[in-house]
Amino acid sequence: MDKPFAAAWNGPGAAMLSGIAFHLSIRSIEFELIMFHFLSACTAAFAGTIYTVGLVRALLLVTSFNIGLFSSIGFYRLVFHRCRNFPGPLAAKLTRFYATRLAAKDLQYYKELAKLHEQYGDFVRTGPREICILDKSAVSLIYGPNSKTLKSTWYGQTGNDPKKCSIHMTRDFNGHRIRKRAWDKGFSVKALGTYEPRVKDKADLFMKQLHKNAGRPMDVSAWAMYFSFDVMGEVGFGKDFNNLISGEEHPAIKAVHDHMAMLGVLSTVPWLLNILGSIPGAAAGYSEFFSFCAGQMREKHANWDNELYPQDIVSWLLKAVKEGDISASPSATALEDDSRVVIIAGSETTATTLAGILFYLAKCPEKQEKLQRLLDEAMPGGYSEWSYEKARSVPYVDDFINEALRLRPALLTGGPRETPAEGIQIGDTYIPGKTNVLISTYQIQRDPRWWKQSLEFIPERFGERREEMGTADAPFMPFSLGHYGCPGKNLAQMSLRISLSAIVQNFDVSFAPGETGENFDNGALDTFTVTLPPLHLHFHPRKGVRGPRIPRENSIMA
Ligand code: HEM
Repeated sequence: MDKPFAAAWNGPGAAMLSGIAFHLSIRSIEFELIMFHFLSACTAAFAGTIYTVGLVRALLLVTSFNIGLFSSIGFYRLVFHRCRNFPGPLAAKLTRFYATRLAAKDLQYYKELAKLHEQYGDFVRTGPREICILDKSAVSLIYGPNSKTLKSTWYGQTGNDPKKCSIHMTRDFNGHRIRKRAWDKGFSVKALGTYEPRVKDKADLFMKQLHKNAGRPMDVSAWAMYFSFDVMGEVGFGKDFNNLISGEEHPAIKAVHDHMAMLGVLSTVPWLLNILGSIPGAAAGYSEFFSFCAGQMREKHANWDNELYPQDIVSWLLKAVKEGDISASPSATALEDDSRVVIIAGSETTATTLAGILFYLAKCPEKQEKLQRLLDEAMPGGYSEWSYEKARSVPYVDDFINEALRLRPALLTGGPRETPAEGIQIGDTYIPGKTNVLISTYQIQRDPRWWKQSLEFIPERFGERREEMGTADAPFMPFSLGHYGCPGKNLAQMSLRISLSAIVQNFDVSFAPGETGENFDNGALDTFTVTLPPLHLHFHPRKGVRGPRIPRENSIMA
């Protein structure tokens, strides 16, 4: 070897080859799991190299290593990767940061996904090992009760230790299945029976505020949030969060909302979110919310009487802990993480759906009149005759809710899942093993191939026109399905039935002057959960309807 070549070989050339060798050695492992350790080791190694050979040479070596590493990754992803034959943008095949860019563009990643499907078809490679699918038969294969898929790396964003994360972020199949039992007890028919009168109290308080502000524009995106956050305070923790009385967002949840956009964008690269969460101060907006939830849980733990029948969801989780049940959250950290899920999963989703329902009441007055007529028939004496059984006996209430959930699902994409090692076959398409797959709920529930008059609000497709509209065979998954489906579905439906029936019995709902609903309809942001633009509506008390009887302690007149 002549001297200059040897020097290059010993320095940058060797570093470049090390980069390639490193990539080949980690190819078969889930590298996200050790990304934090890797980056820490890199930083330490870089500092050590500067100390040994000086800054300039250290930079040269690091650059060479990275050129080797990233060329090898890029070449592999394009030419040899198991997903190489799926169509998609070149940049998406190379890096997840392409999805980050799309998510950050207008914070409407669901619309970007729709454009990708339009351009590339029903199977699009949206990341190096992610396929986004728009195919009816994929729904049960990916999300159904017999699906062999698991929660993907997306759920590693708060860490990968199943003993320290919430049920929602638990990727281990068995660990998740066992923990779910404690949650399911909190949503049993008997437990729901104890929640129902308290949800009704919150609905009454909501009606009182609507009466008080009758004829004035009310931003229902905000008020739906106050209602559902208060409901979750009550049935989640047995506590009054007082949003409906104050007419203001609770400071703890406001901090979360202020940072939702960042979370929505960064969750496209879960390991990055995980690392940011580990850096002190990087998740400052969340720390207030985290300590609020931890405080609620500690307070509950301290005051909770385990002799009594549990009156709220968190009590059911605590009961499992106190009894040392196998389904209990495995650590204090996991329990606190679970309390955050109660608030975010429980209130954001229900609020988004309720605001969507109110939007359709204003947009489709004839549907609103039909709902009022049917409820009036069930309760001729008006709202003073209201009971949950009577409201439930009007199937159109559920049809209305379902149609709103179809057109405006509260979670715009189904959670990403990982295919089993043997892969899955979807029609003619084979998806290789260890591939992340997901379906855009928003898009599949609006697809004209399966939904007739797909963009029109027709609640009857879930009722009397079910057969004619082919609803039974159409893909519908607002609560997801199977093992990882929403355990709070029945509670959410109860809150929505109670609030919707109460509102239309008491009020005629219309757009406030100057409000067209267009911004609300087109402007939903994909920010982890959905962030809604304001929607200003008018609530006109219906003639001859007596206002709700409000318990004194809840009276906003007090
Ligand atoms: C209209 C209201 C709601 C909708 C549309 C909804 C939808 C969903 C969806 C789609 C998932 C699956 C997420 C994923 O795959 O990552 C989910 C999970 C979950 N939901 Fe809901 N949800 C609603 C209300 C609620 C309520 C009221 C609660 C009560 C606390 C709740 C608790 C949960 C929990 C704990 C999970 C995680 C389940 C798991 O990972 O096993 N949800 N929800």
